[in-house]
Amino acid sequence: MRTPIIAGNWKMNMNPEQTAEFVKAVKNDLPETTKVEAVIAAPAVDLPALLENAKGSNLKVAAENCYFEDAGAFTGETSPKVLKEMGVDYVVIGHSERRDYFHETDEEINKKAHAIFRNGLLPIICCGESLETREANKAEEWVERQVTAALKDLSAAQVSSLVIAYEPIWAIGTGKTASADQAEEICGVVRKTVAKLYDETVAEKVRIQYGGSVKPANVKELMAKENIDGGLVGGASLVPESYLQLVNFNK
Ligand SMILES: O=C[C@H](O)COP(=O)(O)O
Repeated sequence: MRTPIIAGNWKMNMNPEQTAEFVKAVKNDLPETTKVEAVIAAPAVDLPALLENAKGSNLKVAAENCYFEDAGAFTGETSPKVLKEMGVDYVVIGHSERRDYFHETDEEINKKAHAIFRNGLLPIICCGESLETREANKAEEWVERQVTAALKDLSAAQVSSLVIAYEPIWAIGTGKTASADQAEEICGVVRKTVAKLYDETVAEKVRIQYGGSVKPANVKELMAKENIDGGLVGGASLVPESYLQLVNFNK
């Protein structure tokens, strides 16, 4: 049985004071971590406030990015080693915004995945096609290629424990959600890709999120799909009431 995982991805929208207020507002109404994992991915500058206020609660903490080296002369980068020391649980990598605006390559994303595991953290690896790719009927091969590249040289045990987020770029922040069937179809492709690269046992364990305009109104329908084990949520994760409705989708 895969434990559902709903992760808010705040992107560059919150400051430490807002972070503290948010956590205080949600911390007592979060689901048991064995029922649903509730995660917030926050900018590095907000992580201390997030970790401090989440102490003793069921909230898990993710960074929105990290570098693939542990330490050294890499001005402006965030060390995965330090994230682990701080108490972070997950790191989001390969988000389409990072691929598009910061030109992150598949190779760098794979190096980051290795660095995250090396430091005892877990990656949430994002993939997803543009509208152009979808309209050219190439979404499946695009996602298969991204997943294959991101998982290169990871062990079966590592892949069994990580999270893959399928986020069609055309559905991010647009209010245009992929239909539950469209989301399920490509999440199924992600699982098949893992089965092809590893085996069915690994594919059965890997958790796959859908992301792209997920909100309280559509979360149940998405989560009812066989291959969708969670959501990576932007806009709707910024407001405590809506975040709580998302993580408590099965109540
Ligand atoms: O990481 C989250 C996604 O980019 C989705 O963002 P959104 O829920 O605002 O569409």
